[in-house]
Amino acid sequence: MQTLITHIKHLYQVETGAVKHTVAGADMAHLPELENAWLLIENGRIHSFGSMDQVPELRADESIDASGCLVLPAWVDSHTHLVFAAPREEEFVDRIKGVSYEEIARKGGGILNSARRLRDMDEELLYEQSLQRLHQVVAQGTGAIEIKSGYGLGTEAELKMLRVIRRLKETNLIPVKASFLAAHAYPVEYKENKTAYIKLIIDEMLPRVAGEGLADYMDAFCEEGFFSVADTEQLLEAAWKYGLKPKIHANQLHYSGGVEVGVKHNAVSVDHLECVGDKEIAALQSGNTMPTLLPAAAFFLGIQYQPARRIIDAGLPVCLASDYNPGSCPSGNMNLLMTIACTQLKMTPAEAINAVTLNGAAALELSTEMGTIAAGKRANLIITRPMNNANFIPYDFGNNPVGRMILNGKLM
Ligand SMILES: N=CN[C@@H](CCC(=O)O)C(=O)O
Ligand SMILES: [Zn+2]
Repeated sequence: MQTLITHIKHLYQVETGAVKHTVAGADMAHLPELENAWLLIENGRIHSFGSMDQVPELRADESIDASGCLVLPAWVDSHTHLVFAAPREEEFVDRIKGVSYEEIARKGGGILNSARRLRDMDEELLYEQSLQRLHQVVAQGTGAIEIKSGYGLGTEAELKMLRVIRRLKETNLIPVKASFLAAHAYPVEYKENKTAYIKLIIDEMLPRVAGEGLADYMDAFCEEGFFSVADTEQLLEAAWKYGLKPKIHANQLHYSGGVEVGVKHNAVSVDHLECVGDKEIAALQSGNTMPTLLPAAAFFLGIQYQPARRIIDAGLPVCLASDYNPGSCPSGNMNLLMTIACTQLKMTPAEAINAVTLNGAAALELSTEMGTIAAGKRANLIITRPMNNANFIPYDFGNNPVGRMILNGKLM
């Protein structure tokens, strides 16, 4: 099956030569492109591309005229909690009235609120609702996604979440990676015996999760009031023994040591990073862990933003992800996320697009598969609505830039 897209106004993120795994520092400001281009898809993969003055003469099974439109690799959202039972709009109102996210959590709301709702929820219904959310974010340009457990906080409920994620994966709509996040909060019944909860995760949950192949990564919320650096180390060491690489929540609310412990344990990414200074930047420079910023959560909670400029100016890569979850970010809209990154973190549109394409792919170990327009990569692409150039995407905030999505080479 061949699909030929012609008359593309700008084809962005084109890559020829050796596969790049990430884009870092000053290079993030550059978005390689071809003007007035064509792209050929064969059997779900990008076959070739070039300028319209050398368009191939062939009778493709399907032809798409993309006059006036841009084509980009689909967004890769490398951090979500898309499987959840119920929204938490009452906490949103409490926060407006001055109660902080941490106070809500201390009083048994927040993650524990979501855990109570999820434990009672029928698995089929949980799947149906989550699938609907997945379709919604795909329509907004997401072409690969990571989804975490972490609202189970007990063996059976964590496994239920991970089974739901596996079913989402099995739809083959887009690539899905799963992270095991039982260390998201201490359940009420373990509040006075935290060691026992860590033991439960390591001795009971991890063997089952790994044994049933339910997760790609191990996550932990390394934060004051949640899981300490020592707790996190213990969990990550155990996870490595089962072949689960770390991807952790770090430095959202405090300079918690999460970045350093993540780098030390070769985490694929450390995510959130509102609290990042010289020490954290030095740690990131010493390893290969991707700094992933979640500014839509900072926006929704009204807390300080991540120092993206400092991180990029230190020569590091930056990845952006949505953090879609019912508490701190009830939106998986990557377009709005890019607007926040541009206006609040002072990232340029090109940097933001690099952060949600190639660096997003790297944060899910999908760089050979997603994130650029390169021969052999999966044809998960965005054909935008008519627009002049990619700067318009974060500029036109609140509107969906997607005209049509192509997934696995098929026009959706
Ligand atoms: N910070 C920890 N976990 C999630 C929020 C979870 C929730 O509030 O339900 C996050 O990444 O923001
Ligand atoms: Zn999160």
